[in-house]
This record gives sequence, structure tokens and C-alpha cells, in this order.
Amino acid sequence: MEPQVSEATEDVVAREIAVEQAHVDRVYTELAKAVDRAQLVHAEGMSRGQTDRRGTGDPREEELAGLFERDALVYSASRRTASLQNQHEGLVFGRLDLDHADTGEQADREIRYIGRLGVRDDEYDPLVIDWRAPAAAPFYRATPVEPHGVVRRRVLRSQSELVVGIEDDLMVADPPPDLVVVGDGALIAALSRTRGQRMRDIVATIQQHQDEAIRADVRGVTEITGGPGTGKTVVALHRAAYLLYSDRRRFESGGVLVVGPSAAYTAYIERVLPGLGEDSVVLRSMGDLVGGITATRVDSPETAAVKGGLRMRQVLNRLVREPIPDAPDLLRVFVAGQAIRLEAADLNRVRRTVLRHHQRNNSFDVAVRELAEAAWASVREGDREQFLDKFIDSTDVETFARQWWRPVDPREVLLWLAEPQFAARVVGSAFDGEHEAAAETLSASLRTALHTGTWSVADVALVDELAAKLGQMVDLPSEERGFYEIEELDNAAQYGTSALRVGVDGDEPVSLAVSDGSGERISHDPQERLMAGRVTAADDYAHVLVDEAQDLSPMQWRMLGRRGRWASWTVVGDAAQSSWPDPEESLTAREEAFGSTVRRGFHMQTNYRNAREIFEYAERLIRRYVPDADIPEAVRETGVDPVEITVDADAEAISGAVAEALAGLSDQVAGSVAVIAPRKWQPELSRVVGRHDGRVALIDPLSSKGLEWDATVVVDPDEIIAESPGGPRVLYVVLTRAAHRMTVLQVR
Ligand SMILES: Nc1ncnc2c1ncn2[C@@H]1O[C@H](COP(=O)(O)OP(=O)(O)OP(=O)(O)O)[C@@H](O)[C@H]1O
Repeated sequence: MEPQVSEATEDVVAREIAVEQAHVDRVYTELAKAVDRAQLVHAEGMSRGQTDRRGTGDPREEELAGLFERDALVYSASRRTASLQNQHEGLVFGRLDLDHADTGEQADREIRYIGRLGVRDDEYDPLVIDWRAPAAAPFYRATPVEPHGVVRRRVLRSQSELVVGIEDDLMVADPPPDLVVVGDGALIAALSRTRGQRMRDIVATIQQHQDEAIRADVRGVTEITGGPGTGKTVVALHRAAYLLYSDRRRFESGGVLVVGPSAAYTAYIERVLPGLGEDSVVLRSMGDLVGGITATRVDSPETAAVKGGLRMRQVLNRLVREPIPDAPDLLRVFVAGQAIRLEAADLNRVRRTVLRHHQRNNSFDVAVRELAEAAWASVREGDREQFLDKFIDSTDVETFARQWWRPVDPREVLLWLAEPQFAARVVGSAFDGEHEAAAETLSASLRTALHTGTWSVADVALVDELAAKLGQMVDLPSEERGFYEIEELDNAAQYGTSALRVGVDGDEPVSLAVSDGSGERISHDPQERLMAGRVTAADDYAHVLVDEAQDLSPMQWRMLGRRGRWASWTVVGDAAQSSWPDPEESLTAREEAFGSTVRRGFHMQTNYRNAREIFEYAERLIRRYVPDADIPEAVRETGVDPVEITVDADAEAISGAVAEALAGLSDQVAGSVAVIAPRKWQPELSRVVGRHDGRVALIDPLSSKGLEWDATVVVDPDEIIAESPGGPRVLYVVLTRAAHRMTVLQVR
């Protein structure tokens, strides 16, 4: 549905395209020179700091300086080359014709080309201005009411280096006669195009209100709200690119973290930022935010609600204070001729004293010192200092302490809860009247983890919080290196996580065999998979961008807060699409993560994704359940209503109806198609979808968040409501994923 240009104007369009092509050709010539220059710098850098003493000894001081310089040169030259190559396609996408004095005289006129990056000619005159530069702002800000000096805004559409189309917007009623105007407007043309497997950038057609959010002040918290399809995600991603441009030093070295709901979502958006020349952004889903643990499962809504709520803080606080379940609980040694005996109660007292001011994983020496004090209190004979020294130096004491106070992995600590009685005791009163049910839910879920060898998304925030409470795992001092040399542990599994024992469904205890102590892996069972790799401490970022923020649990906000303690934030969300049951509690945790910093909000009101007919269908649904939902205005019409079909609740009938719907839709749209179906019907439908080419995807309702397709088949809306946390809100998400066509299969 490309906008049609009448035959009479075809010559004019061709002439205009030729003019633009001439400029674009010049830009590519300059770009080729720039790539050559960058490659020369790369080669030059590589030759610097070469040492003639390779393999024969340490480099000389001047050689070291050369090596450093080389690294810096090679790094920046390869960045530049990669950036030039990444942005080759459609490099120049816009042109502004400005009239500074509003006279229409040639002398007062200026032409600016806007592109994905800035390119200058040999005289250092700009041939293209980076879209993020202040001089490019009028391209996005100009309107007929406030033209900002712009007479005509032109969007160039290219394939590789060839200009293939032009869309103009006129900003003044009475343009100079030599300014030709072609096309029906760039935005509608862009919105009508087909959707691919990945999200694209929108640099050429960013709208004024979107631009304001993109270029908003970096400080504090910028919140972008709006209904489905209003461009919140794409705007936030362009903002990330803008921040990197406006203060590269700060954001590149401090880091920008983009967090989305699922792996499907991160795969969907991953092309936008490299497309804008930014490859230094860290993209993560909620399930892989923490190094060393990757979630592959989603809990049931009830379990997720227990794990995500703020009451878990108290459970985790208690958990880190528990003795290690399999650690010795009696110390019997001879020190300075005295028989020392510390019972479980003494050891518990020592443990509580140490943990009052120290984290467990980095307080080995403090714990031994406190043990010594407790031992002294039980004898009080001879010289105190001498006794303490002897106690601390005792090999028997050290052997005991290495088991009693070994470093504990946060994943191991969470798995302690798999044992039902232990869970019941630790959950205690944290869940008021519901503590028994909460303990059983937690315990059953962690037993599932132990059976399947998989973590759930909600577990990740718990492991992260435990890691923060326990402190970085450190290597216990070895005798040869002396007591106080403490290093980070390379292989956490080396330190006795092999001793973890938990009951499974009250049956036989399961031994978690991870390592034979030499670092060699000896088992491939599910428990080993749970403990593979190493949990890393939270990195700090200079900017954190959170998408689908309405779904974050309080514990997930706390996890993000640990990564953004000094960060500025961009937060994107729509309350009506929320699947988290307790928004108030989430709000509290989220405010805590932000701290007391400035807030600014941008509200998006135009739905750019859905054809009006599709959005009206979804709107009818959500108004029934959430009367005050934030409903945007859809700007595009196709004249085709969604199709509703009713079938029997029978797998074969449903498969047949989906196959038929897919056959029809594949003819009607050129791009991507999705079947969005509840878990109940997924096995049958995977066979139907499997018969199609890569254009057709089968996806579950929750994973469709943030994604879009040209056409969708929505299967069994009632079941989607029944099985999803947040019921109708999730169905609302599902019904707003199609850009052009939608078929809804009601099951009776
Ligand atoms: N200015 C624009 N020019 C062209 N396309 C746009 C523009 N703004 C938004 N879009 C398109 O609209 C669609 C919806 O955008 P996006 O996914 O960012 O919306 P959203 O508000 O995050 O949606 P949801 O909350 O439903 O996930 C995308 O295809 C995006 O490219």
C-alpha cells in the first residue's frame, strides 16, 4: 500500500530523486574516504608499539607506551569503521529546506541533509548532519504551526545506496514556486509497510512529541507512558542512542542497560540500536539480568506473586542468617593445653554476632576471631592475647571453620528452601496468616527447579538479592599464601556446594554433585545445571532503560535498583497492559530504586501500530474490564475489520481453523504472521505452524508483550484470560499485536 503518485507527476518525482541521488552519491564517496582513513589509522595503530623482543623478555617502557597508544588507536579506528559500515544502508534519510528570513529569496535559504551519522567534505563542510545533533532538531520539531524556519521537510527512502522514494511535508502555506512537493506524507507510508522479524528504527519519521521525549534532559527519571502501539519502546531506544551521542564519555564508560520482559522481546528489538550506530548498550531480559543464572521458566501466577512480593525480603534476610544445613554444629579442640567445647548454641551466638555487621562471604577472618573470643570466654585462664593467637593459628580450628563458615553460593542458599520443614520455619511470620501456603508454594517451586534443572524468571531477583546480602564469594585463604590473602573465587563449585542436600517431595534426599574439587565436572544432572557458572555481583550503570515497567514485581525493581544506584532512568509502561497483581507495592519498590531525583513524564497518545479497525476491537474488550484504561488514537485505516470465527473446543477443529486462517492471512499480508495461543492448545498448533515457512510464529500470550506482526491469529481468548496473570489485561496485549489483519478464534 505505497502511496501512489499520479502519472502527471512521475517525471517530477524522477527529477527530484535524481537531485537527491547526486547528493547521496557525494556522501557515499566521502564515506568511502572516511572508511579508508579509519582503516589506515587501524593499520598505523597496529604497527605502533611493535617490540623487537617478542618472547625474549618484557617490553621496554617506550614500547609499553606504544602498545597503549596502539590499543587506543586501533580501538577507535575499528569502532569508526564498524559504525560507518553499520549505517551504510539509508545513511541519508532527510532533507530540510529552511528559509531563515522567511522571504523566499534564495540568499536566505539553506539546505540541510539529515542522516544516521555526520559526514563532512574535505573543507569540513557538513554534507550530512547526525540526526541527534542540535542542527537536526528542526527535522523533528517543525510543524505548520511552528515551522522553526523549515519550509519543506523531505524524507528520502533508499535501498542500499539508491534513493527510491521521496515523501514531503510542507510547513508553510505558501512555499516558493521552485520547491516541489511530492508524496502523501512519510509517516503513513512508513506505517503501512510490512513488519519483519525484527523491529526497525524510525529515525526518518520520528514525530514531534516523540522527539521531545527522545531529547529530554538526561538527569533523573524520564517516564514514557501511553497505550499499546504508541511507540514507547522505539522512542525509548532512540533516546538511548541520543544519550550516547549527547554525552558519549559518560554513557559509554558508565554503561547503558536496556531491560525488557523476555528473551523474545530482546531478540525483537536488538537491531534498533546497532541500526542507529550504537553497539555499546547492554540488552537484557528479566530472566538473564544476573550473570551465572539464566531463567528458562515462568512460574504460575500464584508462585510468581509469592516470589515477587516485598515480603520475600524478610524471608531472604532470615535465610542468610541460617546456619549452613550440613555444617558441623560442635567445635571440640585443644588450644594452649585447654579443652575447648563450643556447642550449637555458642556457635549460633557467634554467627549472629558476626552477621550483625558483616556479610557472610567476606567475613571468614572475623568469624574465626569471634570464635576465639567465645572460646576464651569459656576458659579465661592464662594470657588472653596469647590464647587468642594460638586459637586462631590452630589447624584444627581452621579445619573446622572452613566447613562451618565456607562461602555459600546464593543459588545454593535459595535451594535450601526446597526442604519443606526448613521453608516453613524460615518463612515463619513473614507472610502473616498465609505463611504456611507461602512456604509450601516456595518449597514446591524450588523442588521443581531441582527436578528440572531450570530456574524461573522470578528466581533471578531472589538470587540477586541473596548475592547482595551474602557478599561476593571469595577464595578461602590457603595455608601457603597466608591467612589474609583473599582472592575472588574462580570456581565457586570448588567450595563444597557439593554438600548441599535437600529433600525432594519428602522422599530421598538429593545430593547436589557439582565438582570433585579439582574443578572437573563430574555430573550432568539437573542440579548441576542449576549451579553452573558463577553468580556475578551487580554492575552499576550510568543509565537504565526499563521497558514494560508495569509488569515488574517489587523484587525485580529492587534488582534493577542495585544496578542503577547512580543512574538516570528511562521507564516505559502502560498500566492497562499490566500482568502484576499488586501495582501499589511495585510502585513503592520502584520509588525506592529511583531515589529522590527529578521526574518528568511524556504521554504518547497516537497508536502507530494497529489499523484502527483492529484497535477498536481491542478497545471494546479493555473498556469492559478497565474503564479508565489509557486509550490512544489509531491513525491508520485499512477498511478491513478483524474476522471472528467460532469453533468447538476440540484440538482437531481448532487446528483446522488455524490452518485455514493462516492460509488466508499469508495471502493478504507480505510480512510476519503470528498465532498467539494459550498453553492449552500449543502442542497441537505447533504442528500446524511447523508446516509454514519462517514467516509464521507460534507464541504464548505473555511472550507476545512488546512484539508485533503484520497479522495475528488469536486463539481462544477466554482461555487466555483464564490462564494469564492479570487475565483481561494480557488479552488486551494479545489483541493489540497485529498491524494490518487479525483473526480471532472463539472456542465454544
Ligand atoms: N514515528 C514513527 N514512525 C514510524 N513508525 C513508528 C513511529 N512511532 C512508532 N512507530 C511504529 O509503531 C509500532 C509500535 O511501536 P512500539 O512497539 O514502540 O510501541 P509501544 O508503545 O512500545 O507498544 P506496546 O506497549 O503495545 O508494546 C512500531 O512498529 C514502531 O516502529
